Amino acid sequence: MNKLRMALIQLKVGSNKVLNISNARSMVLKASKEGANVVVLPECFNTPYGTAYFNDYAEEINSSEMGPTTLALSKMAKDAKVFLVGGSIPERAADSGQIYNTCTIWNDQGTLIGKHRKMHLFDIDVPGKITFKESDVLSPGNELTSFATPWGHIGVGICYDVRFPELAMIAARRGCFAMVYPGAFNMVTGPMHWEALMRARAIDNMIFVAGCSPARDLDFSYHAWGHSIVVGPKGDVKATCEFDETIVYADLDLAEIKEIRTNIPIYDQRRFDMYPDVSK
Ligand SMILES: O=C(O)CCC(=O)C(=O)O
Repeated sequence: MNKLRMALIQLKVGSNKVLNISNARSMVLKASKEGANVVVLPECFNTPYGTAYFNDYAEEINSSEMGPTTLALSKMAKDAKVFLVGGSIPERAADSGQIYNTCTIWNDQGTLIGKHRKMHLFDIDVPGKITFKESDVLSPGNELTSFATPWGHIGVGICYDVRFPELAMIAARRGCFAMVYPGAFNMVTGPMHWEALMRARAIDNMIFVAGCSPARDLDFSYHAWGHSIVVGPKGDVKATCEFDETIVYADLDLAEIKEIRTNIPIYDQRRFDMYPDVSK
């Protein structure tokens, strides 16, 4: 169990929710036929990305009212027999009615094994270029997330969460071999930081890191950067793509983690005595 194939579905997402779900299903099944063990969908894969859409597309997840996207994710993981990091969808909390940007994670039996609510909301203002304020409609999650697979544990963050290195560091120190980020960077911060952040988190922690974006669609106001990517524990780009709809495959050999941690042993050289405020 030292090797696995990961597939990132760079899905073209439109305004038709039913179509978004059925396209996701076709591509997950296709990835499974190509031998993928862990499949990842992008951030907000059932809705166009934008605060104006989230309320209309929101669904409940952990309740008897489980919505159609969540039910479909369970079925696609089971039918494809893959571990599925189900991108994210706007989640309406059954108790409070608050909306979260939430990733559900499914095992190959279609059982829900994890749920990550985006912890850091994307509130930025780059004058003249991009202003976005998720907190107008979304609430932040308050939990770190990882899940078990036969290959080991994988940590999960959503998009803007990748800018906060603590998530990946804590996951790695708890033994995760990878961090996976469904994300939808844009045409301003995408070229500036997307690949660099993925590589930074990989190099910091000597783990695999994956970022899965939607495809770019110029019919909508938010233009995703695309460039879904898998980075190895040495910081090397294992696989990536441009901005059209596609599936990115990467074969991960977990022995690479041990190799780089042996060769460049920062992992055991940390001076926690000098920075006690950093989580161990
Ligand atoms: O961090 C960025 O530049 C983009 C983040 C983003 O698009 C998101 O969190 O959805």
